[in-house]
Amino acid sequence: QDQPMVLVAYFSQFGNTQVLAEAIADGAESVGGVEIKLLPIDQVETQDLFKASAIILGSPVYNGNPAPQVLEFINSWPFEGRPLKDKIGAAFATGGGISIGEEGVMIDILRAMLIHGMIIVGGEEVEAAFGASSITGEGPFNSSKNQELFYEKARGLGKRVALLALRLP
Ligand SMILES: Cc1cc2nc3c(=O)[nH]c(=O)nc-3n(C[C@H](O)[C@H](O)[C@H](O)COP(=O)(O)O)c2cc1C
Repeated sequence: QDQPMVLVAYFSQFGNTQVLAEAIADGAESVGGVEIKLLPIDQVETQDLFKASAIILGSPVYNGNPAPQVLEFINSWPFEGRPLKDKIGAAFATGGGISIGEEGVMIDILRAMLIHGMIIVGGEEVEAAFGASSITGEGPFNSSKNQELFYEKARGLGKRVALLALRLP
């Protein structure tokens, strides 16, 4: 039997969201027995969505909202017959500043996943309850070496989703 597949999909203009996606994929990979696909949203094919047991989707914050590209991506998902129902869904986000959108963006993504009937989950730790996020431009976080805290939560999210994907019927 095929291994369950976890799709980590992201939009990233400047690379921050991609780095967080890579940490999520690392965490999922650490579980073993799960196939991981890490793709920018413009390279995701409909077959990937059908095949995935879990979809972890990430966006930068753009003026308090998900990037429009990410909303368009979700709007393009197959809906007729709700083929994504009962797949696991999780979210991640990066924002330049503290408390100016990243939590809202994760909730926006999760809300759309619920419309598709997905089973939504957050990260491993309570500090990643809505998903994994990172602050990329403000204060001490304005440097890649100070991002480890965020990467740890991202790995935890990937790991949790992969473990749950293995438990799906
Ligand atoms: C058009 C635009 C709007 C933005 N608006 C916000 C915002 O409202 N809140 C925030 O925290 N960061 C905002 N940012 C910063 C990005 O969310 C942040 O730099 C993010 O990490 C970029 O992700 P990327 O490197 O994957 O492209 C904005 C960036 C752009 C380009």
